[in-house]
Amino acid sequence: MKKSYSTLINKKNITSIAIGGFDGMHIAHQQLFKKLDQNGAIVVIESGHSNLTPKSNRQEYTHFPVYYYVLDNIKHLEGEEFIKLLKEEFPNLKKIIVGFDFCFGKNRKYNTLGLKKLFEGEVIVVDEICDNNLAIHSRYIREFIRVGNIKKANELLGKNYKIIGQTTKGQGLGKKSFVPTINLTVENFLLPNEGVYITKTIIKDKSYNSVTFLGHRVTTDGSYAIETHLIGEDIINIMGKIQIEFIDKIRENQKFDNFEDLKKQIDKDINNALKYFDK
Ligand SMILES: Cc1cc2nc3c(=O)[nH]c(=O)nc-3n(C[C@H](O)[C@H](O)[C@H](O)COP(=O)(O)O)c2cc1C
Ligand SMILES: Nc1ncnc2c1ncn2[C@@H]1O[C@H](COP(=O)(O)OP(=O)(O)OP(=O)(O)O)[C@@H](O)[C@H]1O
Repeated sequence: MKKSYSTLINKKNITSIAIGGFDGMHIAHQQLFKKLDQNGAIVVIESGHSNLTPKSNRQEYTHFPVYYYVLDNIKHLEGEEFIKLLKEEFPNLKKIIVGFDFCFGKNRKYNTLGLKKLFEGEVIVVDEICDNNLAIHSRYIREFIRVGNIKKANELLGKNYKIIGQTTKGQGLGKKSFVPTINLTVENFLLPNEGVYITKTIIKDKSYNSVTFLGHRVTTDGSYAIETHLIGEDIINIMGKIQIEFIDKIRENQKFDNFEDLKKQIDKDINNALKYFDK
């Protein structure tokens, strides 16, 4: 994981910034970052609703330092006050980069024209960026993830969608009746819908081919679980934080009449994932 530079870099050195929510750090966001100069920085206005790259998870996807500002603390500001704040924070600021729909200040009443009027330096406004006629926005990516269209979400993200979770104790059934799995609890990240996914599981910087089940274990105890099986690995006692990168959805969650049928299906899921990884 890339280190956070924001605490190491003196804000006085920053000469350009890109401003926005930047949840997901998707391919349109990356186009904005390309317009930063080498002393650029990313100013994240954190609304509290980010769930693709929640909290401080954005730094991993850029080499520019990321600075976070809580929306609730600044949304009352008039336009002039917002610009004053930016100039206080970044005294050598010369260039601001925003997208076509950027709004700021009290009641979101200032737009890109207002920004150009109020800021004395250069303002670059990027036109709406699309992918095959589909505008790229965090809200659309969330929708694709919600319905399990991981491939499309990944295309717009420009990378595999990833969640981070904490290992937890399972029912103790997997290893005995099905396959061994690592059970996870995940907070703050948007979860793909119920079903079985081809995934990569990252443990202590090592990436493993895996299949991941998310959903109510309707065949066993009925409770909601996030479980990942590392294909061809026999790793025991994994504890702590792990990451799951989603690649594609294999199938929906299903209720089986007996454990044997579920085991057969899980073996098929693993074979399907192997076909993908062997490609
Ligand atoms: C690849 C895979 C697919 C699964 N598919 C289903 C399913 O379709 N329906 C279901 O009820 N449980 C499914 N499960 C969850 C199993 O029921 C679960 O692994 C089992 O209950 C063991 O749980 P434990 O790890 O908490 O012991 C799946 C698990 C894996 C690893
Ligand atoms: N498709 C796009 N084309 C050009 N600029 C964009 C695009 N998406 C976002 N931006 C710009 O990137 C910055 C961050 O925007 P924001 O966080 O609102 O992203 P978003 O993907 O539009 O999110 P949401 O869907 O939640 O509105 C803003 O300056 C915004 O105008």
